[in-house]
Amino acid sequence: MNFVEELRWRGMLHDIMPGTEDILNKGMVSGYIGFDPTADSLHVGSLAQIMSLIHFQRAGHKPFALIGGATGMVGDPSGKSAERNLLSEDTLQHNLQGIKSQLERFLDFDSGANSAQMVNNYDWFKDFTFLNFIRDVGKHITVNYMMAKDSVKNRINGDTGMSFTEFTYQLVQGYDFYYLWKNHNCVLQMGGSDQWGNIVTGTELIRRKDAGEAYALTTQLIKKADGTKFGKTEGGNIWLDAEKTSPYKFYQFWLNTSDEDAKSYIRIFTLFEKEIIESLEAEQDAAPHTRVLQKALAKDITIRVHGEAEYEKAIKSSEFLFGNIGIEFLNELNDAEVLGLFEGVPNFTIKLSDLQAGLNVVDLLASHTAVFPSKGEAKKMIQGGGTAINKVKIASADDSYSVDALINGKYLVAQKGKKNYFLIIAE
Ligand SMILES: N[C@@H](Cc1ccc(O)cc1)C(=O)O
Repeated sequence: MNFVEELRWRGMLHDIMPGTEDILNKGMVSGYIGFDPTADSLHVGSLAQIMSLIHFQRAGHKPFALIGGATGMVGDPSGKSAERNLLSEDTLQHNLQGIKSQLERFLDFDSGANSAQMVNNYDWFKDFTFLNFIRDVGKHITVNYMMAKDSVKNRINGDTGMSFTEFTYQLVQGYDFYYLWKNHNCVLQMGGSDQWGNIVTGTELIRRKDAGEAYALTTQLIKKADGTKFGKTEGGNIWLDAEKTSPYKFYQFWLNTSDEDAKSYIRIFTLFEKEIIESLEAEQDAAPHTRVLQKALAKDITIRVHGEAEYEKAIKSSEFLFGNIGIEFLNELNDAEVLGLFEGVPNFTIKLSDLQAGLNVVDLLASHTAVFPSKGEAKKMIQGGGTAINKVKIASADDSYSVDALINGKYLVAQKGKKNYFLIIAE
């Protein structure tokens, strides 16, 4: 497998420095991608970078995943229109741990010569004094050179300006490349297309300081065909952390991609071979409603990020909501998962004590909660057979429900028709 060819046919390659392919074709190369701990989880936007590292390793090269304990303290101005707030050291520490354990899941750290390696730039920056830094690093790069970068130009021309701190960022990242080149023979840095400037400051530093040769490769920013931002929903970012974005929501995110986006995402976010992808596409084009592409994409990526068991649960969750899985399924979920499943569904809190003696269903649905706007409407629909509690049709408007009906000792699930769900939480 040829790494650059692979990125190319998958539509991932953005820019590549001359000579990069030659060096990669000569044998095993060490290369790296850096991740700053700006949050305690990576989100789907970082997945393209992770996939690059996976391809890199599958092609026989040695991947380094760098976490930016130091750069995270500075803040990368690339692609940012305004100065950001500094993160506190506590937050950084917490974020770092989260990101580290996520990255560990994707690469093979035990594959002999090309085993993946994790590094933290704080390790080489913590004892680097300011004076040493400006003498050993700053002296090699002119301010003119630094100012020509898009990340700097945009801010100088705009009206927000830029602190010396963020201005320095490219030198810090540049020194990382130098350090890894010098100490780990790492000759290639990769990243999203917004990283080109920072990466090239590194190759420049390597050239000026040690007359060394190093290379750069960037990947496409992930776009959506409709022009909106990738990786966001109304509920915010789609995170890799199951606590922040439940595997069910994660799965749904991919399942809901448009046909056009699914064609590009399946190349970027899965390892499926070209033939498999093309046959899935043909299948989809012949019968778009089957959504075979979205399903294959959502399945593969959910398993890669959350594992097989969580994927099965995500499937069962959608069957629970839209198909024929009974209420018992909720017993398999913890509180966070139940709430995740019903996210976006109207929910009501009632007093546990109100259920103690048994509560008439019309009162439950029209006065203790607002599932129905009036008792009359509740009665009418119950009599028409169109309502259910815990997925069982409410037989009569005289029925009542008690604590015994609570799922996990806490929840009642009401349905108006098949698709309108309401979650009732007894506390
Ligand atoms: N600047 C990169 C992260 C990074 C940090 C340090 C590096 O050496 C390399 C990359 C980003 O914001 O995505």
